[in-house]
Order: sequence, then structure tokens, then C-alpha cells
Amino acid sequence: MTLAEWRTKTAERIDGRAIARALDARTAAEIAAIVRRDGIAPGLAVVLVGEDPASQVYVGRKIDACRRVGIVSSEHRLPADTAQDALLTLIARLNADPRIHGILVQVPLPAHIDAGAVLGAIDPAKDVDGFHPVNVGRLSTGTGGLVPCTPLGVMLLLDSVLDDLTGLDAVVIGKSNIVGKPIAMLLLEREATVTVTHIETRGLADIVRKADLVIAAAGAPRLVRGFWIKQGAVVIDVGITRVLQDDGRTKLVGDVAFDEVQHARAVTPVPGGVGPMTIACLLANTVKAANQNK
Ligand SMILES: Nc1nc2c(c(=O)[nH]1)N[C@@H](CN(C=O)c1ccc(C(=O)N[C@@H](CCC(=O)O)C(=O)O)cc1)CN2
Repeated sequence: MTLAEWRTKTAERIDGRAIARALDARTAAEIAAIVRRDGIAPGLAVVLVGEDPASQVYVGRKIDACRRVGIVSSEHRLPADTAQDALLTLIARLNADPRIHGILVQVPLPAHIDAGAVLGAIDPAKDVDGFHPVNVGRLSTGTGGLVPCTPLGVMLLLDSVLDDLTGLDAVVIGKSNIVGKPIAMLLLEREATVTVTHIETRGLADIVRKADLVIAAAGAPRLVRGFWIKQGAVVIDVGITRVLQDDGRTKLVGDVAFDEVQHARAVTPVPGGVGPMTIACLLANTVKAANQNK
């Protein structure tokens, strides 16, 4: 395709909601098969400490999503001043409960709690968030395990537009343990050539401009501008920031200036891109855990 043709093109909008719905349908069918086989539905324990408004919304959506596909959820909402030991005691109880196949602790946790200690206390076989060091190690060595939900969702979105990632230049913007680093591992597994960058990276725009795949996960609204993006690149926007508008209302904004990247081959919107995949992949991971621990 010539440059002139690309200029008149509109990027494909990758519909995360539709792809998540399709994954949920497959998950629901697998759950029905598990119930027929074992007589018991997969169980997911959802733990929320404190009253962070966004976390409350996400946890509510996870519980609703469980109901939709047939996962039995148990909800554990604890006050913000919960002692770390009390949380660890709850996790030990959930680890030992045979009706619970998956455990997730919503993050961020309050500042007085050592998140590493808490996430590391979850049985790796029930760690449906894939945050436990055992699962992190398995991902980085390509030896299976449970994979974090947002990175898994990002890969499914890429698969919806590309057959093969072999040899493609991928740039990940963001180095968090739960998004940036695992995405880099998953891209490497698929033979992409991966550059991990972050907000302090020098010459970030020039690095991104060379990429066939751009995964923006820096949590910096509209960081990635149109002129950063190569013609025909695939752009996945993981950032979700609520910003205040001039009229006093708030709206969700991604890390990518969506309106400026229409010369890309495909781009995810915010909202409606990666976010819905996070919850769909959590449900899929719960089924995977139930199948592995029957
Ligand atoms: N234990 C975990 N904690 C957190 C995770 C996680 O995977 N495990 N990820 C994020 C929050 N998160 C799920 O927990 C999450 C974020 C966003 C969405 C989503 O559907 N976003 C929508 C818009 C939401 C809105 O309207 O406010 C979208 O992008 O379309 C789902 C889940 C941090 N914590």
C-alpha cells in the first residue's frame, strides 16, 4: 500500500468488548462441561481491602461476570485498616478450601500492607492473577503457569488482527510487574523482537516510531502522539486514566491520542479495548485453574 493510500485509511478499531464477549461464551461452555463432569462449578474468591472507588467498581464487575458465566464467587470486602496478618490468615483459609479454585486480591492494596507478601502467600495453583513469583518465573521461562489477565488480554487482541508476530518489532511502554514486564515475556514467546521502555526512556518517540507493535502501558494520558506511530503499526492502549474535563465532568483517557493514530493498521479504544479483556481473561484463568486442580 502506498503512503497516499495509507493517509486516506482509517485504522481498524479493535473491539475489546466483542472479543471479550466471545471469550466469555467459550468460558461459559467450558464451565458447563466441568459441571457435567465433576458436579461442581469453579469457585473464585475475590478479596478487596479498603474503599478505593475504582477497585470497588472493578470488583463489582468481576463478581457480575462470574455470575454470567457460571463461576461461583465469594466476596471478601475488608476495611482499609485491616492488619496484614488478618489478610494472610484469610488467604491461608482460601488456599485450603477445595471449593475455591481461584483467588484474587485486588490491587492496589493500602500502603501499610506489603503487597509482595500478600500476593506471594496465594497458592500458585490458585493464583488466577498470575502475580505469584512462581507464575512470574514460569512465564519468564516459558514453562506454563497462570498468566496475568491484562497481558493475556493484550495478546488475544493482537491475535484478532495478526496471524503471526514472528520477527515483528514490538515496543512496550511501561515496566510494571503486572502489565509491562509480562507483556514483554509473552511477546518474546511469540518470537517478536521486544524493546521495553518507560516514561524515563530517552528518545521514546524515536524508538516507538520504528515499531510494528506498540503496547502503551505507562498510565500517562495521551502520551503517545500520532507522529510517534509508524504507518500500518498495531497499537494496543492499556492505559486507563480518569481525567477532569473543562465542563467539570470526568472521562476515561488512554495513553494513546486515539484520534491521531488513524494511519495505524489497528488500534484499541479506551474504554472498550483492553479493559474488558482483563475480566474475560480472569474468568478463563479461573477455569484453567479449576481444570488443573480437580
Ligand atoms: N488483582 C488485580 N488488580 C488489578 C488488576 C488485575 O488484573 N488484578 N487490573 C487493574 C484493574 N482491573 C481489574 O482488576 C480492571 C481495569 C479496567 C477494566 C475495564 O473494564 N475498563 C473499562 C472501563 C472501566 C470504567 O468504565 O471505569 C474499559 O477499559 O473499557 C477492568 C478491570 C488494576 N488492579
